[in-house]
Order: sequence, then C-alpha cells, then structure tokens
Amino acid sequence: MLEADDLALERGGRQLFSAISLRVNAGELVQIEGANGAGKTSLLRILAGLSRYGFSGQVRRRAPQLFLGHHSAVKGLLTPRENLAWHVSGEAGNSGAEIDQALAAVGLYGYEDVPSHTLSAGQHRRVNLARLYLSRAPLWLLDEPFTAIDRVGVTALETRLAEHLGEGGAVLLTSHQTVAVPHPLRSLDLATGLLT
Ligand SMILES: Nc1ncnc2c1ncn2[C@@H]1O[C@H](COP(=O)(O)OP(=O)(O)OP(=O)(O)O)[C@@H](O)[C@H]1O
Repeated sequence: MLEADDLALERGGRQLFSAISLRVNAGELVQIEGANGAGKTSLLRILAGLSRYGFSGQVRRRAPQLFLGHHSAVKGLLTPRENLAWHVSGEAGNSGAEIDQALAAVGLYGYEDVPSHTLSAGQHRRVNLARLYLSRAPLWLLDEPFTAIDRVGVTALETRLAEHLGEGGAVLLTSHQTVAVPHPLRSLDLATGLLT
C-alpha cells in the first residue's frame, strides 16, 4: 500500500535520517521507532505527502490514507460531534448515527455536545481517535496515537488496529510504547534504517 525508497532528511544543518526504505503491505503494521527528536514525525509527514520539500527519496502511496497527527486537529470551540462531522464531510461522509457510535466506541458517550475545549487531554485525543471508526481509508498513518490515552483506551485502540489489519488495512505508526496486535508487526529503527 505504501513504498518508500532511500529517504533522507536534513533539518537545521543536521542529518536526521538517511537511507530509509520500506514497504507496507495489506494486513501489516509498521512501527517507526527512535529517540525524541530522531525525526519520526517528520518521516511520517513525508510518507503522508504532507512535506513536499527538504527531503530526498521517493514515496509511492497506492491506497487512500488517513493521517492522524500528533497535534490534535480538534477545534476547541466545536463539540466532538461537530468536529467529526467536519472531518468526515470531506472523506467518508458518515451519518450522524455513525458519528455517535464512533464517539461511544472511544468512551465519549455523553460528551457529544460539549465544547471540545472543556474535555481533558485524553478525551481530546479520543475525539481524534474516533476517526478510526469512521474512515474508509485502507492506509492509516498515525503519529503517537497512544499519547495521553489510559490503559483501557490503549487496549481499545489495539483492538481497533487489529480489526483494521484483519480487514486488509495497513498501519504505519510512531510510538514509544510496545503495540500488541495479533498481526505481522515490524519495526523501523530510524537510527539504523533497519526494518525488522
Ligand atoms: N519545521 C521545522 N523546522 C526546523 N526544525 C524542525 C521542524 N520540524 C521538526 N524539526 C526538528 O526536527 C527534529 C525531529 O523532529 P520530529 O518531530 O520529527 O522528531 P520525533 O522523532 O517525532 O520526536 P518525538 O519523539 O520527540 O516526538 C527535531 O529536532 C525538531 O526540532
């Protein structure tokens, strides 16, 4: 679903990474690993097509994608329901009932109509994660999806990832934590470029 060859990125006079090549196939999860500042977010944005300059190498995406950034794209003045309606209007076009089901799936039942700025950090993140229950894109690129999520939420997210992989989807994510899914899982070490 996604192929990248010989990617390299220099920022502020520093070589963040080089010689990064990878393939992500249907049913596979690839975790990008590296220290703080190693360039994981930068790489994910390049793979998503969100950074067009300043890097070398080639990226080919062969399927529609969903990109969820580390910095939440949830508007504080809008409610969770309104935020999701806005996001899906340009993508899957889900119904109001589907949006409410997605919010319930991430534990936000009862919070559908409050201004999002009144939510906790973890609840704020969950509004974003609700998009994983609405998107029809086969290729998911997720930047630190577990950040600020409690243990029950982590398990629910792993279950959702497993469902997606079981349906033939693919996931590429950055995370500092071990991800538990019963599917092929590979790690890309940014420091060495090794995919294991
Ligand atoms: N727009 C930018 N201009 C200049 N430097 C940048 C820019 N974006 C990122 N950087 C720098 O690139 C480096 C890598 O950042 P990046 O966010 O990709 O790292 P990361 O591996 O995701 O880190 P973390 O684990 O802390 O989230 C950092 O040193 C950062 O300051």
